[in-house]
Amino acid sequence: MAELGATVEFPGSLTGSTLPPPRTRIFKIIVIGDSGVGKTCLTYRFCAGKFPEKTEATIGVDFRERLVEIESEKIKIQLWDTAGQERFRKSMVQHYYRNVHAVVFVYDVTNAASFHSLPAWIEECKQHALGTEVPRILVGNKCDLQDSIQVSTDVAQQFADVHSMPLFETSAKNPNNNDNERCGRGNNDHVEAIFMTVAHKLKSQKPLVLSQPLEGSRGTINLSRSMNNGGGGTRSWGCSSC
Ligand SMILES: Nc1nc2c(ncn2[C@@H]2O[C@H](COP(=O)(O)OP(=O)(O)OP(=O)(O)O)[C@@H](O)[C@H]2O)c(=O)[nH]1
Repeated sequence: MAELGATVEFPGSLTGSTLPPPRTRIFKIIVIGDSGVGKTCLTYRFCAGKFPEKTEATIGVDFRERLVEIESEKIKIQLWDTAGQERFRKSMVQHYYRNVHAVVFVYDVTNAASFHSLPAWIEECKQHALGTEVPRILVGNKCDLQDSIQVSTDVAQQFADVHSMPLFETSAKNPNNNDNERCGRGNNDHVEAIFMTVAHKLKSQKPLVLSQPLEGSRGTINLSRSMNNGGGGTRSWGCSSC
């Protein structure tokens, strides 16, 4: 596992006209919630651009990343997909919470128990000293399963308001279902917009310490494209371009 230290390395000489390569800021975003709510699918969807054909319970943590461009700055969004099952979390949990820039809480709109677990996940963040300055968002996933909804938007919104989080309802499976009012309200790719909204929020905050030379990215996307595709959830922090 990569250790996210604050090391900055500039390979090569700094003499003469050799300039260090541009540094890329990294936004570490942890994705937490009960087992089976779709954390792996959401993170895969954002980083690989598709719904995974097959998933297995995450053991410990997986992380996926994607290089994006926001206002001409290349930023690496690193999504930490954490295990929902307690027995797969224990050994890793303290690593999740180190140098976290944002938290995405996920519940399954077809599983009320996963929604009722949210206070426990919030408490876990608190126990790991995650400050209130760390942006948090709430994502209700699987809203393509319209006939099985157990958590209403109203109830979820009340919870989000109490905890000062924006709420997004989406589907990792079918994030661009224009016929489905709950799934992104006609956005072309709601999952994309959710994570880009977080990245925008982070970029607008004070500079982050983590950085590294540009390399090994999974490909660059143009923010204007993604934002033109919709960019809004049911709530946001009021990012002007979202
Ligand atoms: N219909 C539907 N199924 C989904 C969606 N997202 C995930 N699933 C399914 O839900 C199951 C669990 O998804 P995962 O992404 O593995 O869940 P997880 O939260 O990562 O689970 P853990 O790794 O155990 O914590 C899989 O069978 C997925 O195919 C969605 O948006 N819609």
